[in-house]
Amino acid sequence: MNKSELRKQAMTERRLIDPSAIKRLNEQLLQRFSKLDFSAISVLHIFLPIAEKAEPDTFQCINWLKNHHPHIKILVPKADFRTALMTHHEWRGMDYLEKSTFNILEPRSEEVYKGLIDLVVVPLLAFDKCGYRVGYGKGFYDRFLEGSDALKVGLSFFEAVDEISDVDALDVRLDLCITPDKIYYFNT
Ligand SMILES: Nc1nc2c(c(=O)[nH]1)N(C=O)[C@@H](CNc1ccc(C(=O)N[C@@H](CCC(=O)O)C(=O)O)cc1)CN2
Ligand SMILES: Nc1ncnc2c1ncn2[C@@H]1O[C@H](COP(=O)(O)OP(=O)(O)OP(=O)(O)O)[C@@H](O)[C@H]1O
Repeated sequence: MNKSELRKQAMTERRLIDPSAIKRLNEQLLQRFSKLDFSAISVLHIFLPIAEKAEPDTFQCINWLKNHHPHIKILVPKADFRTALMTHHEWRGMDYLEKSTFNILEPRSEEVYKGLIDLVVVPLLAFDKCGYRVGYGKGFYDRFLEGSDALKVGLSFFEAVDEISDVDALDVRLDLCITPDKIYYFNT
């Protein structure tokens, strides 16, 4: 299937999961996330979930990290829809968030982080067995991750599809992807 078909399919499938199932899937994702090796990670970037789109609950990952790896600096993105670029800001807690375009929660902070990032938790609608992903189609993460050495970790309620038929040279592959049932490791 191509990106556009996969986007549509994933959005429909997500809408159909009932809330109690979502809760369980999120618990499974956190359980797997917490098994990653964070010993070499100093700076971790993570998206904030768009509740209306039933994205994986990354707040639970942030809380877990704050409790178990308090030295890790956590960054969250702010998206500029005019440029399709993101800026990155240190996580300062729930009180420092506001709802922006398309119900995306974003930090209020104006202070932009420009240093190195060791690990990026990447949002997606679908991914394939090679680690290519499909997002909402604006290319935010492809631009952000172009040339980055960070470990790229996808989070998905669904398993990999066989192939994204219209992958292009600008698409950035994941290094691994966590689903409720397993972790996929890609040879990147
Ligand atoms: N939680 C989260 N934050 C993220 C992303 C993401 O996938 N998840 N993004 C990942 O890149 C960027 C935002 N990308 C987005 C792009 C479109 C829409 C959206 O709601 N679009 C509308 C209308 C589309 C249109 O009219 O063209 C929609 O789909 O209804 C949302 C986020 C940056 N932040
Ligand atoms: N590094 C880049 N520089 C310039 N344009 C890019 C880059 N990466 C992607 N694009 C463009 O962005 C558009 C959207 O790309 P694509 O459909 O792969 O988005 P996506 O991965 O679904 O979205 P997102 O990354 O926001 O989750 C395409 O027109 C693509 O050519």
